[in-house]
Amino acid sequence: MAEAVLRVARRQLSQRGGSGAPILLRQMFEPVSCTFTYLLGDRESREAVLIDPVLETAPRDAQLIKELGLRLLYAVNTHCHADHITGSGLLRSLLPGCQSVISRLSGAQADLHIEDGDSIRFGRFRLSLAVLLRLVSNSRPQATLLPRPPKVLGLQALETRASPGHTPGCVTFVLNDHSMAFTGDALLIRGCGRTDFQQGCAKTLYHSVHEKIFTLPGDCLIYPAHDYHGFTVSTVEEERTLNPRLTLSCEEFVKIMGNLNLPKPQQIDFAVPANMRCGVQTPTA
Ligand SMILES: N[C@@H](CCC(=O)N[C@@H](CCS)C(=O)NCC(=O)O)C(=O)O
Ligand SMILES: [Fe+2]
Repeated sequence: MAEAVLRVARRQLSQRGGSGAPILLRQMFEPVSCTFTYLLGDRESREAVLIDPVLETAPRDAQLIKELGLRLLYAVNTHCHADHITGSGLLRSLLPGCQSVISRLSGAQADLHIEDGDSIRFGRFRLSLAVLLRLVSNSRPQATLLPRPPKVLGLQALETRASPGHTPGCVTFVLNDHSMAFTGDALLIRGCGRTDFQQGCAKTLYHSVHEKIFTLPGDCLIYPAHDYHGFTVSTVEEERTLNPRLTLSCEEFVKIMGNLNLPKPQQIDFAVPANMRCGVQTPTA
């Protein structure tokens, strides 16, 4: 009980960075691939991070970032997408200073490769991956290299948690106060990413979700990369108790995932090769 009260108090401090200004969060939608793109910003320093931008809506996102007076540091991908071309390459051109980011295990090109345990800092905030946390710069100075996220009151961050299974390089980004998680295609609302291509593995996905996401606080908000049913957000508690696939045993889950019989994504044949090169780098028109 005391621990729960402390956690809430810490989170309130954290979300306000100790100085009164809450984190800025915008959820945008791309209707062809049903992809969500998330903009996270620090209202004081104006530094921002964009998660899972899409090529076609990158100009929209760049415009919003300019209108809000933000400076985009990173265009981050939760994985090498199969259903759309990432906007992270184009955003580097549209917003000079922005660096593209993807996990090293994805095998894809980017300015920065992250691993489980790495943190991405923007303003007073940090994004960390939940499984592989180390920021390694390919081509630029490693100014953003951070040690494992420190437990500091009044600071926010995104942690990187490796959550493989949909693809081997999938990661989940968790705000350092554990109030929100950006799960990519590992965990969808009442669903999960398919495991029948891109070296997917149902057993691996099951363990990723249970060990890296379901261990977060029940009221942690779940923001997925896609939704096909009109939902926008869930919570860890909701998915832990109501997700029709992930409430099953691992054995039952593997069986169901092996029999989804979904048509392949329409853009897969050109999206995957393009995303391995970090998408399209310059405006096409
Ligand atoms: N119809 C869409 C593709 C839909 C799809 O396959 N979505 C993937 C996530 C993107 S790689 C998925 O994992 N779906 C799981 C599910 O249960 O639907 C298109 O043609 O783009
Ligand atoms: Fe995907």
